[in-house]
Amino acid sequence: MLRISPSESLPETLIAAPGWPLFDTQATRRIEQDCARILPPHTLMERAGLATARLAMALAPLARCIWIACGPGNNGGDGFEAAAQLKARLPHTRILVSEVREPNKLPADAQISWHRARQAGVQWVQACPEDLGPQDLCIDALLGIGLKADKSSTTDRRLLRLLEQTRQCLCAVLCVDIASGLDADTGQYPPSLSPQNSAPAGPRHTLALLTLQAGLFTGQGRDACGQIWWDDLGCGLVSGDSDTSIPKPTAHLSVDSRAAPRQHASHKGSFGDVAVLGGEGLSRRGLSMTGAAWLAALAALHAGAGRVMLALLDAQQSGPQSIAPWPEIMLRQPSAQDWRSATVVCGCGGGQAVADWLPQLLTQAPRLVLDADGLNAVAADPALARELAARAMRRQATVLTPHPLEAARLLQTSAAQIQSHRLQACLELAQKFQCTTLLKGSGTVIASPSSQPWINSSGNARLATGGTGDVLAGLIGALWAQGLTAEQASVQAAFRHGLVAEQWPADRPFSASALAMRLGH
Ligand SMILES: NC(=O)C1=CN([C@@H]2O[C@H](COP(=O)(O)OP(=O)(O)OC[C@H]3O[C@@H](n4cnc5c(N)ncnc54)[C@H](OP(=O)(O)O)[C@@H]3O)[C@@H](O)[C@H]2O)[C@@H](O)CC1
Ligand SMILES: [K+]
Repeated sequence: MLRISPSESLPETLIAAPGWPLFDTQATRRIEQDCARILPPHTLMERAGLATARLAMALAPLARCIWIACGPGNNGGDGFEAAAQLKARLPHTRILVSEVREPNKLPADAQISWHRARQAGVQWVQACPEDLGPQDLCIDALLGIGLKADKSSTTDRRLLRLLEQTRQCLCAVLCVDIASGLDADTGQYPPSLSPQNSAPAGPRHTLALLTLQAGLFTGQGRDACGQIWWDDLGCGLVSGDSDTSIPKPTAHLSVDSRAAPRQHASHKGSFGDVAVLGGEGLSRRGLSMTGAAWLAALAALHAGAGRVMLALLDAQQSGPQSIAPWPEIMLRQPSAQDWRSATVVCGCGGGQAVADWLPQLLTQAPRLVLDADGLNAVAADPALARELAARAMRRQATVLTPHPLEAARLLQTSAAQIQSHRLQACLELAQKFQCTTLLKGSGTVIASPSSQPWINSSGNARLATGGTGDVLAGLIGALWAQGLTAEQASVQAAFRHGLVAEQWPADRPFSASALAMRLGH
């Protein structure tokens, strides 16, 4: 989902990086100032405009018309600069610009680029041209990282109208730096700048400049920004981990990491035991959720765990069903399972019944993935919450896998509040319970108390179907049991889970159990 701008080659250092560094706007501003100090005046905007123009030509090689909506700040300046560059390179293409602010009120750099566009012969128009066709291109240079969410209620009517027009274009849209109106740190739109239609009309691309930001990849960011491209503007910025002159990234974007090849001299004990507890049965409340626990077990099996045990939370149901539909999965009564010796996945379809088992599991399990109703039980019972937080002091590791509503229950807030700053919410949960936490949703976030968070870069809307979360919990358990750390297992599981969904054959129906069985491919 992330590509390097056509003007750039992949910096060597990036290949060695553990993931793509993501910076917040404050750090980006600092980096921008540092780069601007050593470059001739106006160079960064010139490079930003050139990178935008190059990508525009690559995205719409047959365009007869390119319309550029330019905002009141330097994002608009990038748009004017791109217009000038495009006009010089494409003399037979109509290059049209709409602006929202008089030139003498623009920032200094943007004023220079405004004059360049004028001198280049770019045409000024009031609004999106009506004849913009599917082969043409719209460039959104209205708002960049200078967005102030608290100013949104007073946003200029003209800016709002142009913003809406960029969103309704049927042709491809190239957003400069970030989709206008999106908060680069949180991946959320302030309510008054939120799109009226949830799905954009045409294909969307975003060219991130200088740095990549978390907001492009989580929350509303993925839908808003579409295909993300990146250009470092020749500043060679890759990672702030080792270079102390570069601010630290706020997070990393996960990349594919291949599983280590298995040694020939290995046996089932080499790949760990996963024990799943969940699946309240029909007999308790007339609502069977045994499928969820089966899905977690199935995922653990296909993801390579050495042995998989499944303890269903309904003795009456699991009694007669002593042979599993998958003979490799060993059925257990919860009371017969030794919870001290396995990587435990607990909560999938756990209903109300799981709460009775949590005191024992929280005390005994050396590695515990806590999902779904296991999380709800902890949120509802302060004694269980204390027990969960105490595990870290006993050197027992835990992975929490909440979706936004479960996260909200754990933090006693609303799902909207969680979504308003997903990175922060995930970090808060990791700190509060001293656990690795994986916050599900578009742009899954993974945070641990002692390291920087990750944002998962894989996945698509196929995963928005029942049971895929149970598969993810089982997959984390399997990777953890095979020797990864809790954080590595969570990051890699989220990536693999999403990748399988991305690569799903178009002609094959998708379901959670089919997903689980494809994990080993
Ligand atoms: N960083 C880099 O390395 C480089 C950055 N570059 C580019 O600069 C961009 C950042 O430029 P920036 O700082 O001028 O901010 P930008 O996004 O244009 O917005 C500020 C304007 O928007 C307005 N405004 C704000 N909120 C609003 C709201 N809610 N509703 C309505 N209006 C609102 C605000 O209004 P004001 O406060 O002036 O009243 C101001 O006029 C960056 O994204 C990249 O494209 C490249 O050229 C070179 C390298
Ligand atoms: K923009």
